[in-house]
Amino acid sequence: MIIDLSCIKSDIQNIADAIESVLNIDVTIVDENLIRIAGTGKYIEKIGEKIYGYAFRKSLEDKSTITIYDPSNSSICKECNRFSRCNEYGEICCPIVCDEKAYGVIGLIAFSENQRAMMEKNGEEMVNFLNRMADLLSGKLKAAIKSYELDLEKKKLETLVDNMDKAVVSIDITGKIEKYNRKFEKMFEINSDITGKNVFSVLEFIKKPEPDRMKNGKMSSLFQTSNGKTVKGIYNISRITLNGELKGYVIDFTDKKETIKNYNRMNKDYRIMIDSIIGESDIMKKVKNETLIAAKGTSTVLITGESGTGKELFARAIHNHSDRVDNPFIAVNCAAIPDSLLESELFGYEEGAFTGARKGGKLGMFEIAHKGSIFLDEIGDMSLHLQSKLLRVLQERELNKIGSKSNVYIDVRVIAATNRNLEKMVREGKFREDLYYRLNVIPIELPSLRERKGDIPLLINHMIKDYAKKLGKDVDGIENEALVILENYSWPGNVRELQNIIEYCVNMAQKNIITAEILPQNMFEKKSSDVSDNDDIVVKLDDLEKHEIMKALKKYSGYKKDKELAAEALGISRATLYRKIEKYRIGNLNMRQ
Ligand SMILES: Nc1ncnc2c1ncn2[C@@H]1O[C@H](COP(=O)(O)OP(=O)(O)OP(=O)(O)O)[C@@H](O)[C@H]1O
Repeated sequence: MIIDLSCIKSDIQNIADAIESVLNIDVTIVDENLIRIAGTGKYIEKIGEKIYGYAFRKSLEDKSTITIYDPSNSSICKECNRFSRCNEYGEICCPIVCDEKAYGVIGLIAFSENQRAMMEKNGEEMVNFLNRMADLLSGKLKAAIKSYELDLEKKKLETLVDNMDKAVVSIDITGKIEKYNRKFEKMFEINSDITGKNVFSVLEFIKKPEPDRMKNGKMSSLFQTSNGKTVKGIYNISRITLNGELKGYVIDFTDKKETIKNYNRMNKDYRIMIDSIIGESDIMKKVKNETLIAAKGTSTVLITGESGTGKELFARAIHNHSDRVDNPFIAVNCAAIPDSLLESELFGYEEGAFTGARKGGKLGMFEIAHKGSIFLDEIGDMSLHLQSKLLRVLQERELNKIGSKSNVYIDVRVIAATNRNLEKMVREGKFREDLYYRLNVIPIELPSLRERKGDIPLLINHMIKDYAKKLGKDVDGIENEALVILENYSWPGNVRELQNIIEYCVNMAQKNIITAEILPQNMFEKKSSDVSDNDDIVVKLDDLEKHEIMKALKKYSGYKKDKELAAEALGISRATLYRKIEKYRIGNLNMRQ
């Protein structure tokens, strides 16, 4: 919208009429384009026409009042190219100026000697009067500009608030609702206008009905059920004060589930699909295929594999390929949280459940993951007490929060993972057998990097590109000699270890290719054939063999395929390993597989 005199059109005509009735001379008012927008007498018919008016133009340009009582001697009239044809006897032009800009001109023209003489006689009073009228119009224009700016500001704020991610409502000091945004309507399923209603009757979870007890910036839990839909999250109250006086409050609300969903959507790493997992070896193709089939079902999945083989990656892929993709994926590392805290992290608690319990209680990960998936990483590290609680949740699909009298229904798909040998732990009484069978409905066993050496060049190429981009380095390949060394390394830390090595090499690279010299020392594993000059202690071969076997068994004792891995590391078959274990009477080893 353009702000000009047309915004105050009726005021302008009223002023023109008032001037004419006081001075008894016809009046013309033009805008900044010299279009007549108001007039009296014979000018009424000419409203809307452009006037020639040289003096009017001059008054606009110079933002000054012009008086002409003797056209034949006026320097302004002499500049006008209609000078010789002009039938005007005299003229007064007064600009309408607002904020340093001329928006138009009020003009009086004398068409007879009488009018001219009257103009000259009362010139000063007339100019004063016209200036006052121009000021009046300028004030009206200023008010119109202000009101337009306020409307624009209001519209901008409304659009901003409506497009916010948070739901907000503003209330007066008694709790009466004044304004709320679209997100608020959506979050609490408001279908009719609730302006003027009391916020405490609309939102029952805001427990304190005395608004003056509301503290600024205080976070509280929200829990509201309306039309069968439950909203959980947090809300925050801010005071509105003007000149130190409390005028009301703004309450903002965050929907926990939606926040997590948005976070998962935004974070690229968390949008893992099966095709973004690198590996073309037969064994990887088989596992990927099993993963896709598992994703389509609802049964519990148990992912096993050594550390760094991609268990979390596969868990995310299962969630992202499932019907639950639009609901939360919650990952919990059972080994990283102390047992005393893990229970409340997983299952939450009610307000007042124990001394030190948070006000408003705490939502557990299972509740947050409702309709989504929960990834219980390192499940083998969970205490027996929590194992039985988890088993109950899996069996009954209900959760009894600490301090709660009733159960909460939950619909969560459990994906568990471990690098420990759960079967062995069951035999040793360290893991509940019934829970093991509940978890192991769909087993997915991830191969170690040693078992899929063919994927190493593929992974390396991908990682080089990734780190070169991240680190801003011009590295785009690996020398064959370095590749052979990496292919022959045993990779106890699997893909994670490979990732670290490539990051190190890209950092260290002096050329645009990774060379063998920059590989870290531990890549060059010590071979038994290397004999140092000062190594002169000779050991019996049998003792040496027994020692190496014990070393290998110890190294892989935590793994599910412990014997297989130990045999592979020693370069013998599993059967030979068993024979040698018997031969050397290596004790404390479970011989059953
Ligand atoms: N096939 C793969 N393709 C690409 N990146 C991979 C692959 N497998 C693992 N990674 C990467 O290796 C790292 C370790 O993966 P992840 O955390 O999923 O392993 P994990 O088996 O869960 O490990 P841990 O048992 O130690 O928790 C991650 O950065 C992951 O992105």
